[in-house]
Amino acid sequence: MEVGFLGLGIMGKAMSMNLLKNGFKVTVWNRTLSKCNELVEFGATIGETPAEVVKNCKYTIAMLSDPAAALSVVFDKDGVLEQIGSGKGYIDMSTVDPETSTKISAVCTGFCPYPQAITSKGASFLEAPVSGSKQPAETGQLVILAAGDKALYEEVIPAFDVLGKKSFFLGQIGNGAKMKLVVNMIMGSMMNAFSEGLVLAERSGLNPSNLLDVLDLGGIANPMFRGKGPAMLKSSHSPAFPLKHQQKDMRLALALGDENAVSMPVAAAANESFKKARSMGLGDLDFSAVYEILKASKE
Ligand SMILES: NC(=O)C1=CN([C@@H]2O[C@H](COP(=O)(O)OP(=O)(O)OC[C@H]3O[C@@H](n4cnc5c(N)ncnc54)[C@H](OP(=O)(O)O)[C@@H]3O)[C@@H](O)[C@H]2O)C=CC1
Ligand SMILES: O=CCCC(=O)O
Repeated sequence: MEVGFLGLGIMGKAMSMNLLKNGFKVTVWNRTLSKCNELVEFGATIGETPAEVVKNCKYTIAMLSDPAAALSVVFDKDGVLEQIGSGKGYIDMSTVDPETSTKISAVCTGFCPYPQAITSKGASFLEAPVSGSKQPAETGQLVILAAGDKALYEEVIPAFDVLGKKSFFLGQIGNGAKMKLVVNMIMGSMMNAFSEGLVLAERSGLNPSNLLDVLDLGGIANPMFRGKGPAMLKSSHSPAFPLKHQQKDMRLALALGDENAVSMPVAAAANESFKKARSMGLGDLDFSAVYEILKASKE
């Protein structure tokens, strides 16, 4: 199968590499074009623009930082829209809000802010954000949360089977984004509670390493505490999931809460911590770096 891939950040690079290693022909594009070179060494072809990638490929996947990037790559000059059309499929795996997916798809009732979008040009669209981070992306162990065109979903299952350990089809556009935001809202709140616990253990005279062992044997043991805890205690926050993206996801999840009148005081407090961490220049570190501001603020 031949696929295009737009966005070679932490996730996009790992995912497109995985496709290449599993025999897919991949045409890649990245805003900073030099990042394509490493993929070329593994057999990828470079597209000079998103439009060129779409022109050359039946299916194109995007993995971009946020709603602004996802919209820009589709609607701006040399974007996806210039070459998308009947018989082609576009799959956006970025974490965005349901409104962004809806704009890209052009599924709108009444006034349509983007009347010329993927489906109105005759192409098919899937949103397919993922659960799982850098390592699951490298090893094809992501969890794929797809929604939109069911036929396109079935056509790209061979690619999803390489990228992930499980794919869900969640129905209409927006449901994939919502599921992803709910998951990351919980994850961001957990990271804050975990960080506070580590600080509390240390300040109250406990060995925080012992806390990690105790947590790992109990009912709230989980891969995130187990995987990130030891590095956090060494103040090592090499980015797997950048903090700026976690804060974006908290913001988008809180907006979903606003729309649905769901009170989320825990998530709102966690968002404040992530915002503070960003304002202190920690946005490009792993989201575990929120530990540093919780540690500092309690001194
Ligand atoms: N890292 C993780 O663990 C996970 C991340 N995600 C989600 O996946 C997406 C990508 O994450 P990740 O790979 O970590 O992020 P990175 O920050 O590593 O990469 C972001 C990518 O988006 C591109 N980009 C940013 N702005 C624009 C723009 N205006 N126009 C075109 N391209 C742009 C960047 O290009 P350039 O190289 O030029 O800057 C880069 O390719 C995000 O939505 C994130 O929330 C989902 C699951 C896990
Ligand atoms: O969106 C990022 C998710 C990171 C993870 O699931 O570990």
